[in-house]
Amino acid sequence: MPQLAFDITFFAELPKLQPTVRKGVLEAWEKFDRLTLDQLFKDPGLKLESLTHANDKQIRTIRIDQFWRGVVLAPTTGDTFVLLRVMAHDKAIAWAKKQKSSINEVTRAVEIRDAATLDAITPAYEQVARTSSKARLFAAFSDGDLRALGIDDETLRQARSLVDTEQLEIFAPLLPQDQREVLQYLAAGCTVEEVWQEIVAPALQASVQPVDTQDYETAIRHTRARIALITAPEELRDILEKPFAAWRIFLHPSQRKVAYRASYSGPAQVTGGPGTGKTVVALHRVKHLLGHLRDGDRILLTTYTNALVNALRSGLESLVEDAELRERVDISTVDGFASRVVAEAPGAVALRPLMNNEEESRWGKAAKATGFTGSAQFLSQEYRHIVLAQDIRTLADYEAADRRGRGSRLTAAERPLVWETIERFTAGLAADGARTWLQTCAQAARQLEEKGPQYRHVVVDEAQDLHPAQWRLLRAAVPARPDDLFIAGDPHQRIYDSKVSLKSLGIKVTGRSVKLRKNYRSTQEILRWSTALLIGRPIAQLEDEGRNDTLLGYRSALHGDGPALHAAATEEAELDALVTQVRAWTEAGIGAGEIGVSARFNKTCAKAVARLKDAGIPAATLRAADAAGEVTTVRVGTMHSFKGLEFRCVAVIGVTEDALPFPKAVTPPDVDAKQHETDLMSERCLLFVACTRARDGLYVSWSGEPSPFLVQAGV
Ligand SMILES: Nc1ncnc2c1ncn2[C@@H]1O[C@H](COP(=O)(O)OP(=O)(O)OP(=O)(O)O)[C@@H](O)[C@H]1O
Repeated sequence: MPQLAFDITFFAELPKLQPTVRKGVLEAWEKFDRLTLDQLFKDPGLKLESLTHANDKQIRTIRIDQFWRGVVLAPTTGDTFVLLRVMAHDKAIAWAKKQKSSINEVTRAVEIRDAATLDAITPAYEQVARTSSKARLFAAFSDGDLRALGIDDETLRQARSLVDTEQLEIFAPLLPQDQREVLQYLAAGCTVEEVWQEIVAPALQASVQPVDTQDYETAIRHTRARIALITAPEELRDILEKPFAAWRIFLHPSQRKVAYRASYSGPAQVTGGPGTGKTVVALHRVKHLLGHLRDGDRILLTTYTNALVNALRSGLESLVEDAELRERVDISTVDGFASRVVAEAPGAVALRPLMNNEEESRWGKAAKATGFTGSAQFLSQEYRHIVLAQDIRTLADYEAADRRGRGSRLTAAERPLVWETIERFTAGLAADGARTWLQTCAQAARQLEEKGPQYRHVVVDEAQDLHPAQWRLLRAAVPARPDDLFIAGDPHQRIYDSKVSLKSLGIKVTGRSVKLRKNYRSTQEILRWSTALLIGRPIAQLEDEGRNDTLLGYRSALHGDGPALHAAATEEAELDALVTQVRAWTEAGIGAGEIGVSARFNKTCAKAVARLKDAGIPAATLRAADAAGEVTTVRVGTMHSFKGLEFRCVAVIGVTEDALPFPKAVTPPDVDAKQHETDLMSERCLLFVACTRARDGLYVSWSGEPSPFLVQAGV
């Protein structure tokens, strides 16, 4: 029976295709499903045509509608076809003629390359390389090493003609996919062993040697990272209606390896820069764990903010169809989980969570009562980073506490007074029926430590910002057994001041840690620009704070425009410019619901919402839009609330010198020098997080003087 499979490049372009064209794709698929091979080739409506002067007679086109054509890999043997791209008629024919298919002898996957363009440009690069004073880009790697990684003779010749990464970027979109990836990783500084481990090995399956490079039927089925076989029309309809849901079907080998590994002997970790699919992997891991759950066992899927909880919930709904199975997963913020545990305790008294702005005055009052002359900020941080972090409950424990992480000196003689002040603060809270979120987490952790765990597995997303009290809670929520904790996070996106490492918490992930490097969200141009905000800044690992993480090899295969920057004279003019930008996006066909606007402060967000609405553009704050289930308005939110989200286009506004870093969010060096550095870094990461939410379009604006972070990044 013939079958039409789909290549990932088709999915990447799907959001840009009109509904009528998508319908045409569905109809074409149905024909492949219905007709015999002979009928397919003769069908006058489908026009499964070969092309004259084609580089590969296996590449053909089909008719989608009057103006659109699909480019199809139509192997001469077997009856599985692959839809590679859908393009306007002339473009499709021109593109199709240049492509050539092959089967990678190492990864056994089908690859497509733009053979015509590669043939045309390579001699010129060879010529330049011969006279260049630069060493060849891949001089450090032998032909044997490159071949072992799946580089074939043609690609080898092309790779040998390159002298720098800029040239590789020009070649990259033309190269066969697996080979392109190998070369990009090597060029980024990865070793042959690393590339083998991360790209080649996960793609391999136990299969017979040697590879039959003519057996496309087998190779297509083997190319699971890029080619999807769809068996039912409902499945395809669902995919066509949810154009951003390719992640449900395709997983990069490195993602699949970590998500579907049968079992981990202990806690496992996945890290990677923004948009590398950590959340996707966490969701697939939940799916895997659900498939092996024993009766009565449950899973906790947890993250940082309510907006992310919503995103996880809808992600899991798309991935796991069986509602009964989904019922076995509790999805909640860590704080929400803590509140539930505390509320469920016998005799629990409902306490109200303390507002952020209340805390400072309460510390002030406690200090006045005890005569402590230090700042409220010092006390609040001491409570958070020492007392709650180390679960200190007595003066004796506090006197013995390790304060090495703090940059403020405190003599032994001063500790009793600080402790007395802290006790005053907590007693005041108790008397008023109030609590802080972290206190709740600490209490919930204690309760679970006594009562015993509630879950068989805990899966954590956005792990980089969790406080030790929250980690203690999660640790206590699940027994220490294989597959207990699965942790996804990115230290480059730490935007709160809980700089802890898993090692210091006794959560050992050594040997069970994988780093993802391929960004699926943003264009390479947006990525390169955003990453410059962090370049040269040491970022402590999630696993071990004594070691730094890097974004080595981090890149995107998507291309587009770089960010648009706008300097305005006044805030009013900046808001006008925002309206112009958002209007330009909507006029270009981008739905209002695909646009996000982010600012450092709530008040700037409120102004942006009002101004957009005045201009007739539907807009709402993130919270209001989420509460109303509204998906057709521009969503406006603080940079903190944008964590983990993504939009097709993002405007980051108010990036001025007094907003980023925001002085009030940065501890003065004389209060605590170490905290000062950590806070500055968090502010820098905050801008990085906001900018990396964008898929296709990023716009950054400020009024007056720009943020020093922009200036330092060379903007
Ligand atoms: N294998 C894949 N194929 C296609 N799309 C993918 C794949 N993996 C991830 N994506 C897409 O990339 C985008 C980013 O994924 P995801 O949100 O999981 O990344 P992340 O690493 O958690 O990002 P961040 O740290 O910035 O929150 C999403 O749109 C997701 O659908």
